[in-house]
Amino acid sequence: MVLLGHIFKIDVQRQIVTFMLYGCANLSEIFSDTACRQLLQMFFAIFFFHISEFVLAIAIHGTAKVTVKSLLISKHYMLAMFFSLVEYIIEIYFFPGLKEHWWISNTGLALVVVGEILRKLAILTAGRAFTHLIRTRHEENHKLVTHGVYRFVRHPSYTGFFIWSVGTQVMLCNPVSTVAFAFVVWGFFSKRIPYEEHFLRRFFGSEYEDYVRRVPSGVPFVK
Ligand SMILES: C[S@@+](CC[C@H](N)C(=O)[O-])C[C@H]1O[C@@H](n2cnc3c(N)ncnc32)[C@H](O)[C@@H]1O
Repeated sequence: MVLLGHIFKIDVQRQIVTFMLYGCANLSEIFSDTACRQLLQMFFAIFFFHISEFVLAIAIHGTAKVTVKSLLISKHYMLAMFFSLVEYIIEIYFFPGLKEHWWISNTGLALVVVGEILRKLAILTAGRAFTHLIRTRHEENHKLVTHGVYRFVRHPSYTGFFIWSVGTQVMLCNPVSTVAFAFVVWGFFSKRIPYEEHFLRRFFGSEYEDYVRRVPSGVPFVK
């Protein structure tokens, strides 16, 4: 019995060592040029997005009114990003060819850039009217913004974020996270927009109703 246990232990140890050696050999897949480029692009996209949100919030509202919440990093967001990295590592390990579709990855990179530009244009256009927390009370200096990018869609910063977030996953050639991000981000905005607009209708009345009639929301299937 003792001998059997000993043999079993040795066998398990051998399997672990084999797995580690095999894994090390395949580390070259994980740290291939493709992975280095795609992961670096991803980290830069995330870093730039959050730092620029924070810096713009300070520039527009002043340090006294801005907290770390303006970095826009929530627990759910971190979980989603972590899941997408896990998907990436699993896929590059088992299906490295999947990550070599450069036209897909570059399309994702283009979406990231377009989404980022649209979001930042929205923030710059709305200026003080743009708050990360939805206003529930009308402030005197809060005017309805309908010019610039707000002429084309009512929620350009949400359109921008939608494009940016799905773009990060297309850039990583992550099929599961691309679909999951699209559903989750869409679900989030499909609830946030009616809530935000409930207050905008209260603040601006018929002026806002008229704006809604003329301009689409900018998020697919959200009126
Ligand atoms: C995070 S910002 C998002 C703005 C807008 N939904 C967008 O996607 O660009 C939320 C704040 O913007 C304000 N807001 C939204 N649309 C606005 C508009 N057209 N004019 C002025 N303020 C607006 C809301 O009152 C809310 O406090």
